[in-house]
Amino acid sequence: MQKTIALVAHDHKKQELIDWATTHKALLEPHKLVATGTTGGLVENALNQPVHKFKSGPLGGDQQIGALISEGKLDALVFFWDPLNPAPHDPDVKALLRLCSVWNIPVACNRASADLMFGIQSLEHMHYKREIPTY
Ligand SMILES: O=C(CO)COP(=O)(O)O
Repeated sequence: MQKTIALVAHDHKKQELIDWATTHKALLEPHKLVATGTTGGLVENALNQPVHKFKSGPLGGDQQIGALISEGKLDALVFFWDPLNPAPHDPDVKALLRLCSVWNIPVACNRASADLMFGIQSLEHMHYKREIPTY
């Protein structure tokens, strides 16, 4: 059954999200994809699949995705947020993550969680390298 999945990444995490989405293109293909503006453009190009693009995060895109959640129109969020740099719209980011908790929306904030969420990996079998971020 087709689900609506939101994909969002902060600037230092965009390449990681694109890599993940490209690797799992076949899994994403049956679903409706939505995203914040810049992330959406990149995902659309990488997957050659239409992505509904909301505004860029700092201009309200996170809040638009939050509104989808409160309307019962979002099934999952993959949000590779940047834990090492402050964002000017940090309150919006927090609000989006908060709504995922309020409405019991699955949310993956890193690649390992996204792999678990989409059934790509099981907890039992996963052996991820713990890498030191390079940015
Ligand atoms: O800032 C973001 C999420 O908080 C992402 O926005 P962009 O996809 O427009 O870069």
